[in-house]
Amino acid sequence: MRTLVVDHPLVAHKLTVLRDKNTPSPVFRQLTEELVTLLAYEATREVKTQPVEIETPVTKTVGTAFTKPTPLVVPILRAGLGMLEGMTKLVPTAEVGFLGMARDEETLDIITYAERLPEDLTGRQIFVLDPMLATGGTLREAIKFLFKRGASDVTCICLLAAPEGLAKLEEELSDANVKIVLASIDEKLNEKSYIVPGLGDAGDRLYGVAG
Ligand SMILES: O=P(O)(O)OC[C@H]1O[C@H](OP(=O)(O)OP(=O)(O)O)[C@H](O)[C@@H]1O
Ligand SMILES: O=c1cc[nH]c(=O)[nH]1
Ligand SMILES: [Mg+2]
Repeated sequence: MRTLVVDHPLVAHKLTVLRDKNTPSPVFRQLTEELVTLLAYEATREVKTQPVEIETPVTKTVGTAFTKPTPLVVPILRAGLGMLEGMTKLVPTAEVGFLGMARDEETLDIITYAERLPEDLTGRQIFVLDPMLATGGTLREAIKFLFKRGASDVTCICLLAAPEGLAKLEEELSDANVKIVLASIDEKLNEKSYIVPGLGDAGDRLYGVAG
């Protein structure tokens, strides 16, 4: 497993506004989208390509095209859905699958309540979207799920991670072809396993308080 923190003033500035508890939901959504586009630029650096012949108005030349099958983007509902638009803006030909997962706030167990993914993920490059990597439980379950379907190349784009959650994933996935691309590794988890300083509950800030 590899981890990449995108160190860029645009990312740092947008993240600061996102963290602010006074930032309203519409601005929060917009900034999430913008941040994902910036992170996706780095996260797609190793996307598989092949040479392709094209003709410009002047001459024939060889350019670059994505190999088939195209990348698969998997937002983890709810909060990951707020990242989808920012990702597909950059990779409009990507296919999109969905995983619905929620963390039980008392036990921290992960409940998978929805899944809409291809049965066979062999050979697919997969980009998982989830803004928060706290205990790492959700991403661990998501990656396990994808591996069971044959995936072997997974990049997770997150906004924030806690060192505890990253360490847990690293321990379990040390040899796996998994990359985590982030805007920040924060300080720690608090007693409720929220990221500190963090930005609160990403799903609630994007979509309001879940019932
Ligand atoms: O690393 P973990 O400790 O597993 O926590 C991270 C998870 O918590 C949040 O989702 P949540 O369960 O709040 O669902 P939501 O997106 O519907 O709000 C977040 O979007 C991650 O999926
Ligand atoms: O800080 C956290 C931890 C888990 N989920 C969130 O949305 N925020
Ligand atoms: Mg939530």
